[in-house]
Amino acid sequence: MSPAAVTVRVPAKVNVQLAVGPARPDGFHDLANIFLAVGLYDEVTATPAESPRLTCEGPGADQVPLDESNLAARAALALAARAGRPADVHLHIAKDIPVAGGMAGGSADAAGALLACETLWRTGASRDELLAICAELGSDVPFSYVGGAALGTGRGERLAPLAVGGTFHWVFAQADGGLSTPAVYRAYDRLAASEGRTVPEPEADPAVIDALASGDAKALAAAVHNDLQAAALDLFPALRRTLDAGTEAGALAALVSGSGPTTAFLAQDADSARTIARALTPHCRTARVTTAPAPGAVVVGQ
Ligand SMILES: C[C@@](CO)(OP(=O)(O)O)[C@H](O)COP(=O)(O)OP(=O)(O)OC[C@H]1O[C@@H](n2ccc(N)nc2=O)[C@H](O)[C@@H]1O
Ligand SMILES: Nc1ncnc2c1ncn2[C@@H]1O[C@H](COP(=O)(O)OP(=O)(O)O)[C@@H](O)[C@H]1O
Repeated sequence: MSPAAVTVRVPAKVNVQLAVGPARPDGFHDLANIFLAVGLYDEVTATPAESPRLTCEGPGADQVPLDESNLAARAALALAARAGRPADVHLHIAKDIPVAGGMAGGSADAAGALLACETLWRTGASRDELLAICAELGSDVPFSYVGGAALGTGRGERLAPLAVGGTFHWVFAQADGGLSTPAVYRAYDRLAASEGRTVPEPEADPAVIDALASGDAKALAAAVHNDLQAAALDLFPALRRTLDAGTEAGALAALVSGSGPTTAFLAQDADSARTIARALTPHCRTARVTTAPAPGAVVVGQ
């Protein structure tokens, strides 16, 4: 018998390396994208319904589209189309991942909806088939599904899992406002052109991979790098002050999370993370303390 409802929990991510190549003819950029899943989560609940329905609650829910442009709705439609069945499901998203914050909240909801609908409908799709649907929905969606840590190549959707040898302590400062991912990539291209720079092909940094594997926060802090950071700061200059406040409070590393405007601070331990969060509070909407790695999409109730 099918369950009456399925709830899936899905993590946010931070990019501990984001190396961005030149713009491709299709408008995307090749990446060496080292993802790390972190312990901030959205939950997606799928319940059988007469017709497709979508609701959303939580911080920033008013900025989440509730039509077919929502990535969770698109995930349910894609799975239903593949299985030749109606997408007769009510999806409810309980958001805790900052919206438009560079932490892949929409991608998390897509991965969560896919696993929740598959658990409800039992279409028989394999994990590889589900990951292929993820990749069609967005570059970051496959990683939201698998979690942990991984190197994403291509536009970020081709994943190779990475070992993580310990717990990393993070603080995430949510900015007032969001940044559009395509706008940040366009700013990246514009900055490179205006500086007359030739953008090299992206390459994964062995120092980042080794630091993850050894669980060494200081080594990770020395190696983290985000090529989109200058573009995000260009569009959102106030982030510089937030980054400085975290560094002054003892962060081992301070960086923009993905395309921003959330800023990410790597701490030595849980105590230091709490101190950094307190110091960041006047400079952001909320400062959240958490750890990594986090698991990918998991069923937490049915
Ligand atoms: C920058 C990153 C870093 O992980 O995430 P965020 O920080 O925004 O969450 C990702 O590359 C965002 O991935 P995602 O948000 O899934 O992007 P998609 O929906 O696939 O693409 C949205 C748009 O971003 C740009 N894009 C995305 C990925 C990529 N490799 N090159 C790009 O140029 C394109 O303009 C594309 O039209
Ligand atoms: N389920 C969803 N949750 C959040 N945003 C969504 C969702 N579906 C579509 N979007 C759209 O995707 C945009 C990017 O949001 P999000 O994925 O949270 O941020 P980012 O791409 O910076 O990680 C939002 O502005 C919103 O319009």
